Amino acid sequence: MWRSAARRSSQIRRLLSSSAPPAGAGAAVPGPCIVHKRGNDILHDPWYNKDTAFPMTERDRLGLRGLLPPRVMSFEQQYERFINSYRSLENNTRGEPDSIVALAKWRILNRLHDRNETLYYRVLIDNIKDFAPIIYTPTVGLVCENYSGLFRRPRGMYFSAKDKGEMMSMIYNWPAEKVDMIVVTDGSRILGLGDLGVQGIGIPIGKLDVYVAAAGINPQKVLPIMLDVGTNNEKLLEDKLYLGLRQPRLEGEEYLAVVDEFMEAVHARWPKAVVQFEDFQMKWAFETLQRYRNRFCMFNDDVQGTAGVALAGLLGAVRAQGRPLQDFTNQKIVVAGAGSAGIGVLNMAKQAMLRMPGIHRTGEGHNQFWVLDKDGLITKDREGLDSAVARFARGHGPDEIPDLHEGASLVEVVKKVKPHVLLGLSGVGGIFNEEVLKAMKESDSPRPAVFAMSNPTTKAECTPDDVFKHVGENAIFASGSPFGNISLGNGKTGYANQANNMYLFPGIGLGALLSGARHISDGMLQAAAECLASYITDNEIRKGILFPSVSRHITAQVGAAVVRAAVSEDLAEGCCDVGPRELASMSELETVDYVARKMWYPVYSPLVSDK
Ligand SMILES: NC(=O)c1ccc[n+]([C@@H]2O[C@H](COP(=O)([O-])OP(=O)(O)OC[C@H]3O[C@@H](n4cnc5c(N)ncnc54)[C@H](O)[C@@H]3O)[C@@H](O)[C@H]2O)c1
Ligand SMILES: O=C(O)C[C@H](O)C(=O)O
Ligand SMILES: [Mg+2]
Repeated sequence: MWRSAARRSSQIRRLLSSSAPPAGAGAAVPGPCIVHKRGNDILHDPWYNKDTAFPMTERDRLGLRGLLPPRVMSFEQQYERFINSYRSLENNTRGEPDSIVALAKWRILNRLHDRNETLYYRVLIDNIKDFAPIIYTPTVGLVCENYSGLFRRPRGMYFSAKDKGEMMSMIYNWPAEKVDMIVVTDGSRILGLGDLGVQGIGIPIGKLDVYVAAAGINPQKVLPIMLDVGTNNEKLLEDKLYLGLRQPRLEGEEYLAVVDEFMEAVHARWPKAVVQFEDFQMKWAFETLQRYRNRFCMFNDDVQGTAGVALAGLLGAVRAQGRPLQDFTNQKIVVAGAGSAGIGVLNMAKQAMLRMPGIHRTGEGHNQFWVLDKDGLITKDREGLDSAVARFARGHGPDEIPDLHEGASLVEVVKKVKPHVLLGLSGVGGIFNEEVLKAMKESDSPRPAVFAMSNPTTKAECTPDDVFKHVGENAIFASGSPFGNISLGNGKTGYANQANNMYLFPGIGLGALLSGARHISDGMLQAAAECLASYITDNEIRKGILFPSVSRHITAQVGAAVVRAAVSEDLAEGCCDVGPRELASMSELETVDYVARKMWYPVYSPLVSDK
C-alpha cells in the first residue's frame, strides 16, 4: 500500500519535472526550483550535487535515500573538511618540488570542480588569493603543458579543423540553454610557453574560473572553447598521448575560415554572449580583433586587457614619484617585447599621453618609448617593419639619444635612456639580469619601476629579490605571475605587485554583458583602465602598492565604468529586464550597485518545492 503510493507520487513528480525548465534556465530563478533529474544523475551533476549536505526531504523526494551515508552534513562542515584536506596536502608535500605540489593542489581543486560546483566556487571566492596561483597562472601553464596526461574528463567545447561545415549544428550540442561568457583560444601562444595546441584549453578554463569568482558570472553560463587548427609543436605532434589534431597549423584563408565559422555559430545561438580571445599568436590576435570587433561583442584580452592593466601601473609609477598625472607624457619607458601584449600596451599608453594636456607640442610624433624585440632596439632602419610596430620605432631626429643604433642591446638602451620604467612582455625569463637592473639604478626616476609581466613565473624577466637588491629599496616592482613580498629589513617591505590582466578582464566582460553593448569600444576599455588606475590610494602608492587584490569589489567598479561608457557612447542595448534608458538613468553609485547585485553567488538552492 505504502509502496504503491510512493511509486505513484514519484511518477507524478517525474511527470511534473518533465515540464520543468531545463537545467540552467531554472537555476537563475530565485526561490525553490524543481530539478528534473533523480538519484545518481543528481549526484553526478556538479551543478546540483550537494554531496552529504542533501537534506532528508530531498533525499526522499529525489530518490537519493540509500545513495549517501546517513549523516547530513552542513555546507560549513563540508567547506571545513575541504579546506582541512587542502591544508594537510600542503603539510604533507612540504619540501617536494614546486611543480609536484602545484599539480597536486590543482588536482584536488579540479576534483572538487568536477564534483560539486557550489562548494568549489565558494572556496575559490573566499580564498582567491591562495587559489588563483593554482587555477590560473602559474600552475595553469604547467597543467597545459601536461594536459594530455592529466586529462580525465572534458570541460568546455572543442572545434577542430575537421569540423568545418559542422559548427552551426555542433554549437547546439552544448547542454546549457544560455551562455553569457566565452573564452576561446587556438593554443598558439599559451602564456610564454609557445604553441601548446589543444592543450591550451586550460587557459580558457582558468580565465572563466576567474570570471565566476571575481565577476560573479553564473558558471552554468560560461563556455571555455578550444579551436584546434593543428599545432606546429613538433614534440606534441610526436607525442602518442597528444589529444589534438596531429597536423601542422592551418594558415591564411583556411585558418580564418575556421574562426569565421565558429564566430557565426556562436552568434547564431547566443547573439548576446561576450567572446574573449585569449593567447592567440600575434598575427592572429591582431587580425581577428580587427576582423570581429565591430561585428561581435568580443575583445582580445592579451592585447586590450593587458594594455589597461599596464597603463594603470604606468600611471601608478608617476604617482609614486609624487608627480602629477600629466607628467606621464615625460616618462621614459623602455619596453622589451613587441608582440601582441607589448604593442597593445604601447598603443594604449600612447593614446593616454595624447589625451593629456601639454602634449600638443609634438602630438603623434611625441615618442617616449624605446621598444626592443628579439633583435634588439627597433629603429626606423629596421627592414620589413610591421606598421603596428613602426609607430614606435626610434628615428634620427635631434631629440634622439646619440649612439642608440638599430638592434642595440637591452643593457645599452637602459644605460643610455635611464628610463623611468622598464617593462617586459617578451616571454623570456631572466632577461632583466643583474647588469640591466644595475643600469636601472641610474634611472632618472626617484622610484624606478620594473614590470616583469611575462608569464608563467619561469618566464618573468626578473624577480622582486633581484629588483630590490640591484635597483634599490626605492624601486617599484610588478610581475605577471605572483611573487611574495620582500622584507627589506628595518620593518620595511618591498612590494611584489601582480600586474596581470585578471584585474580587468572580469570587469570588461561583465560590464559589456550587462550593458548589452553591440561591440566593445576603445572608450569602454579606456574607462576600465582609468577605473583601475584610480582605485589605489595615494598612501598605498607611496608604499609601492600599485594594484589591488583581485576581488568582486574591484570588478563591480570596473564593470560599472564599462557600462557607463557604453551608455555614454550610445552602444548599450541593456540586458534582461534592464533596458538602455534605465541604465542611463542610474547614477555612478547606482550602476556599481546594479553590477554588484547581478553577480551570482554559490549557495545550495532547494531542489524540491516545499509546497
Ligand atoms: N601580465 C599579463 O597580464 C600578461 C598579458 C599578456 C601577455 N603576457 C605575457 O607576455 C609575454 C608575451 O606575450 P605576447 O602575446 O606579446 O607574445 P608575442 O610572442 O606576441 O611577443 C613576444 C615579443 O617578445 C620579443 N622578444 C623575444 N625575445 C626577446 C628578448 N630577448 N628581448 C626583447 N624582446 C624579446 C619578440 O620578438 C616579440 O616581439 C608572454 O609571456 C605572456 O604570458 C602577460
Ligand atoms: O594568463 C595570464 O596570466 C595573463 C595573460 O593573459 C597571459 O597570456 O600571460
Ligand atoms: Mg593571455
